[in-house]
Amino acid sequence: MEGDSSNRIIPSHSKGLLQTPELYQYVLDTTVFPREPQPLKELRDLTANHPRAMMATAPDAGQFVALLLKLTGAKKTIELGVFTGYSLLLTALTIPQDGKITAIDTNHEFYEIGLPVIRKAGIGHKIEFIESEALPVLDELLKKEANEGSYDFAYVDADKLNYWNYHERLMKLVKVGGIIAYDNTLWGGSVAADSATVGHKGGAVTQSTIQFNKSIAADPRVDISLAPLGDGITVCRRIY
Ligand SMILES: C[S@@+](CC[C@H](N)C(=O)[O-])C[C@H]1O[C@@H](n2cnc3c(N)ncnc32)[C@H](O)[C@@H]1O
Repeated sequence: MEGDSSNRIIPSHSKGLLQTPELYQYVLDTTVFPREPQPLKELRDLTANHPRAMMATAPDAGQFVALLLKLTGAKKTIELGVFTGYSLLLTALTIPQDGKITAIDTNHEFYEIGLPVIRKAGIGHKIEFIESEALPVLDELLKKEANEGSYDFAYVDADKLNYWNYHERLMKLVKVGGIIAYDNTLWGGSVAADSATVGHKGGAVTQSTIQFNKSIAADPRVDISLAPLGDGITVCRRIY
């Protein structure tokens, strides 16, 4: 991996949460990139020059999600916020052959960028992509009683202002003992930044993420851990 320029740290991966960029690069070089499946690397390279590349799930957070999927033996999953498909592809590569992912995004064009890699990886049959706002799809799913408690795993990476709305619905869709993972819960460190030094401290997403983090911490229905990987990823396990 050394000397491979596509694996050099780029702003889209580093959210500046670790002490130095070199330390983050170290984590990627020693632990993440050497184990990253080839299709994921291909998709990451394909996305690297996209003007919104910073939206992709960071590879270290992605590796953690894949491990969670394996630890829990997840088979039926749901993903809110697909972009070019990094987290979707890693989920599809990880769950069993007969696993299913319902993937929702308002933007089909982003998804189409990654689609050739997804197809080539031979896991397209596991994916149902729905082009829509996520909230109405979740509400629709909840109209069918059979969907309640039927998902093993949910990955949330869509519009941050709706995270709590997603949480309330996913708490019904995910089974007891199932996992909901929320990406970007440290929002570039702005959740704890000094307003004098960080101009966007008062931004709507920062404020909403601060509130979300408080609410999740106070939610007795879940076990939680906020892992400072990528841009911060909060993992919840539904208790009841
Ligand atoms: C941070 S990106 C997702 C990154 C993706 N998980 C990955 O690994 O590349 C957020 C995505 O959410 C989508 N999005 C924004 N608002 C949405 C909404 N209300 N419902 C569904 N998707 C939404 C955007 O189109 C964008 O592709």
